[in-house]
Amino acid sequence: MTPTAAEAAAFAVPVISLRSGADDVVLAQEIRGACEGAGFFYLSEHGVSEALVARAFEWSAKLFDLPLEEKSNCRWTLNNYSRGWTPLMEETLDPKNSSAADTKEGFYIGREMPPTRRFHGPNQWPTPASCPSWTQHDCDEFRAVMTEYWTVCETLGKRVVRLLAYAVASDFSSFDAYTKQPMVFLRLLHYTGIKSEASEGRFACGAHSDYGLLTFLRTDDEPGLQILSKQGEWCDVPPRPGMFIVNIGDLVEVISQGRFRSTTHRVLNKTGRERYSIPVFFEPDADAPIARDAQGNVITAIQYLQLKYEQTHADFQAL
Ligand SMILES: O=C(O)CCC(=O)C(=O)O
Ligand SMILES: [Fe+2]
Repeated sequence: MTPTAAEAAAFAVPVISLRSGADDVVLAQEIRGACEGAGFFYLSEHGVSEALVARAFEWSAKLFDLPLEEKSNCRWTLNNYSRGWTPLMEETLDPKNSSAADTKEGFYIGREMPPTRRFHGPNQWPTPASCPSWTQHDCDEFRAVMTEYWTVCETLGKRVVRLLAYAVASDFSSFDAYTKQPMVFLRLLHYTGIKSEASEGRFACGAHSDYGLLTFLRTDDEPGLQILSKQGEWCDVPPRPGMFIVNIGDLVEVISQGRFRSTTHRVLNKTGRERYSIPVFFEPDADAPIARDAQGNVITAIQYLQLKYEQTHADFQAL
């Protein structure tokens, strides 16, 4: 069904500016409008330096350029915290509708911490021993850039999550109890030049919704991201210079009792060119109760994440 002009306008992806001096209540209302519509918005004047974003993309490309054997030495299955390299076509985000796995490889970076439990532990940083093509200086640079990028995104996430809390519950602190030590995952992504064919179930990244609270995405200049409208139309979300593309995850749909949408999205390669993107997934604390199963048992954020990884990652080892 073709959407009416009003429906299309309601589903447009708005720009929200974290301009200095803006009233937080006004910003939260803008976010509420976006979440009731597309579930996606562009974020401008976010305070993250473009020079840092550029360096993160530069080092991401260098990482994926490493020989296969060296990337394999950083494979995420070598630890229990989901840190490190996920090989090409290891993930299938839309198993029901895909005939092949997603045409991308990735590298997960999370909070740097002692090993305590699933998803919680040290990162798997490349070293000259695991990646002999890199000098110690290269390894130090990669780690420094990614650590800084992760840190500024966590800070940005904490700010936006409070605005989102107001948008959902008219109380800036209503998510505080869920976000004391949020599970924040930065993921470097490299899409191959293999063209997608949606009618044949071949995707760069299959249709899915994100799992947690908020995703902060930067991409290179290649298009490809699409979101599914309420009328079932796929709408392009092109990159806009200097802005994050932000969307809400499943947890927010649950908390808002369906008022806010964790919008389905996918990536199609229509150009035959490679593409790089960096999503940062701002998930709540591991033990945040996020839903109930059919028997009424509480499902925690870490259980939900684990379930989703089991369904989509071929290499994920369920414990
Ligand atoms: O690469 C993109 O543009 C989007 C990736 C994405 O949706 C995801 O990794 O969850
Ligand atoms: Fe996503």
